[in-house]
Amino acid sequence: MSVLESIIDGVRVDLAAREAQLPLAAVKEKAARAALPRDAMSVLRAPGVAVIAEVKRRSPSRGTLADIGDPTELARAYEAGGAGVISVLTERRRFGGSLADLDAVRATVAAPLLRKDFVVSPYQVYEARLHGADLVLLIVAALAQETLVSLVELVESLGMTALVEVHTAAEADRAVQAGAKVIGVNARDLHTLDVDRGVFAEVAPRLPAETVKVAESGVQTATDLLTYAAAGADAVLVGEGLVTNARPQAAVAELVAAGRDVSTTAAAAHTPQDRSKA
Ligand SMILES: O=C(O)c1ccccc1NCC(=O)[C@H](O)[C@H](O)COP(=O)(O)O
Repeated sequence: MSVLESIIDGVRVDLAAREAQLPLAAVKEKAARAALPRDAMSVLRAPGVAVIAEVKRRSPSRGTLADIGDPTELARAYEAGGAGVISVLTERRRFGGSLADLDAVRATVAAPLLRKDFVVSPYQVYEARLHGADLVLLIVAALAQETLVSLVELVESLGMTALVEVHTAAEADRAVQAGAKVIGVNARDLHTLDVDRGVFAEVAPRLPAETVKVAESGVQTATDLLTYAAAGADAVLVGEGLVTNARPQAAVAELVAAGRDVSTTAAAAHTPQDRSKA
């Protein structure tokens, strides 16, 4: 069994427990009464490379990363540093996250929030909305095509944005066929946990020009961001590099400044690469 499969086994057990406590009909009803979702697309399509900063306590690949007692403190630092989107890992068993983290962060920052989890059921999409998410991660490797298509549609029907994650060319083709408008290319292979930053440059050219392209994992420095930008990234998703930094606000600000410079440099040089993402 791969790491991804074992994570999903645990997710399904926890999901069944939550569903037994609060049935789907009740979650749907509460989600319909939640505050309207924020517009993540305009953030991701703004000139330059946006930074999606992640609240991540631990991970299967690295074990404990950071003792994040209060996720709101970190989220505030991310927002003050200029993060365009804040990602909150809500998976409990392997990442130490929770929907309570999402609630707390939602109550604290104005930036769009990504529910980062292993979504396999519509129930989790309604939950995301109920708990204030504006984007929902959908991992192609975890979903049959029919399920992927229906979850993308559900996320969008609730006014949220689906970030559809891929790691291979075949998965990228599936994401495009599913109608994904935002596709994340994860450098991390979720079956083996190997990280290869070169995957983005291999896979991104297959994606339509109008697709928002997010480079996920392995970003430690502004140089990493610039490498992804040169390969066509519109945004980077950063976890470990920020949660292990003693000065997360400054670390985000450094990445944001590098991402902003990308658009300035491209505009000044009148390069054919249009970073305005109009
Ligand atoms: O991070 C892991 O070890 C991991 C293992 C299995 C499934 C998913 C995993 N991580 C989720 C992510 O994709 C990252 O949290 C995200 O891209 C940020 O990555 P990083 O900046 O390298 O922490």
